[in-house]
Amino acid sequence: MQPATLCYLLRNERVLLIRKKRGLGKGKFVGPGGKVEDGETPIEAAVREVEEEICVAVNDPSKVGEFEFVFGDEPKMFVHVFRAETFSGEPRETVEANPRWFDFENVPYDEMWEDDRLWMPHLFSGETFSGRFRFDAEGDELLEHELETDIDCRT
Ligand SMILES: Nc1[nH]c(=O)nc2c1ncn2[C@H]1C[C@H](O)[C@@H](COP(=O)(O)OP(=O)(O)OP(=O)(O)O)O1
Repeated sequence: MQPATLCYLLRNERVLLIRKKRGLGKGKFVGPGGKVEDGETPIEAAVREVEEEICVAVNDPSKVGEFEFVFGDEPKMFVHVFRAETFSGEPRETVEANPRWFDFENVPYDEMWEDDRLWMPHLFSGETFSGRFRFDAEGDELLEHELETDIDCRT
């Protein structure tokens, strides 16, 4: 399964999301991230993607969760989720992404992947989690989900 990352920058009860300009989930608000490339660890990929997408240097992100993303019967991605409280540089718009800060209580779930509302509260409260989310073949509707919290998170 294709490994991928999401890396959430958190500061003062706010989270940085991007409006994705291309690729899977184009037009949605998501966390910065993308596919893990050959020879990279998930943590290296997470740091690289944040730099590429919003020009921010992330310091030592911690892994907080992971999930399988399934379209129809086809496992699509295995996503490693990170959080980072220390980073430098002002988030900037790039060809890939338009960054924006949101208060935890104003996250725009209606403009995000449907699974995000299930697990992001755990990210905000500092819990770890593991999930499996099965969408229809087009990726439009969440059909089934499993979610476990308090998992042992290794990178
Ligand atoms: N259910 C889900 N909820 C969510 O919020 N983000 C998800 C998700 N399933 C996958 N993602 C994220 C993981 C990853 O960051 C992104 C998919 O990455 P892309 O295919 O856009 O990869 P890249 O940006 O690396 O694209 P390329 O430039 O084509 O390699 O979608």
